[in-house]
Amino acid sequence: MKENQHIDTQRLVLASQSPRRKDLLEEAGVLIDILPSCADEVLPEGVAPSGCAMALARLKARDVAETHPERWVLGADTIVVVDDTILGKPDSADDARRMLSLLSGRSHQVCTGFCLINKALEREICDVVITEVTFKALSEAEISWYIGTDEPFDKAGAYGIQGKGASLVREIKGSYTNVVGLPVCEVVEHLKDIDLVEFR
Ligand SMILES: Cc1cn([C@H]2C[C@H](O)[C@@H](COP(=O)(O)OP(=O)(O)OP(=O)(O)O)O2)c(=O)[nH]c1=O
Repeated sequence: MKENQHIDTQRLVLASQSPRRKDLLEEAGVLIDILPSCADEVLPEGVAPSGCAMALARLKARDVAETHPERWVLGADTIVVVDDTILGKPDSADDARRMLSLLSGRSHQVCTGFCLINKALEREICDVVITEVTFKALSEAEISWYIGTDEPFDKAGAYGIQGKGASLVREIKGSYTNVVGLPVCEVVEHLKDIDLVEFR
């Protein structure tokens, strides 16, 4: 076997176009190849929000695993949940305003589902991590300012805790990286089990 063939099989395939997930994994020292999924993200009916995040993560990972059956593929999905209502990405400034108004002055849950699949080995490892985030009360002016930053538009719940959105957040309970898009501690634990990262 050639040396680079061996290295190739050890690289994780990240089935995501999210720059946050790429950065989080690379900062944790995980070697990745990026192959975003083209799967239609349709929420399953009659499933609890955390189950939806896991189902969408599985959908993305399975889509890419179809064409890369020998590789370990990671899919993930982040949703914001408030009063059992799921907030995905806003589709307009009005939608972002609606979401930020819903989140103002109270707590919500951020659920990130993730799924590791190796089709050839017939293995699937799926899990979901939940973080509780509390927003300060937001004035109309603060909401308008935040929408003007353009941060809300590619993010679940219309905010990014890692950017200017940090100034909206009073408190978090649980994993910070889970809010940003991937629970690094939990994912790396699984990657150790399947020998994709060295013991550390
Ligand atoms: C709440 C929150 C979400 N997000 C992001 C993480 C995710 O990228 C995004 C939720 O959308 P997702 O559908 O989970 O992911 P994505 O469309 O960005 O990428 P892909 O489906 O290809 O994996 O929201 C933040 O960056 N910061 C935050 O504070």
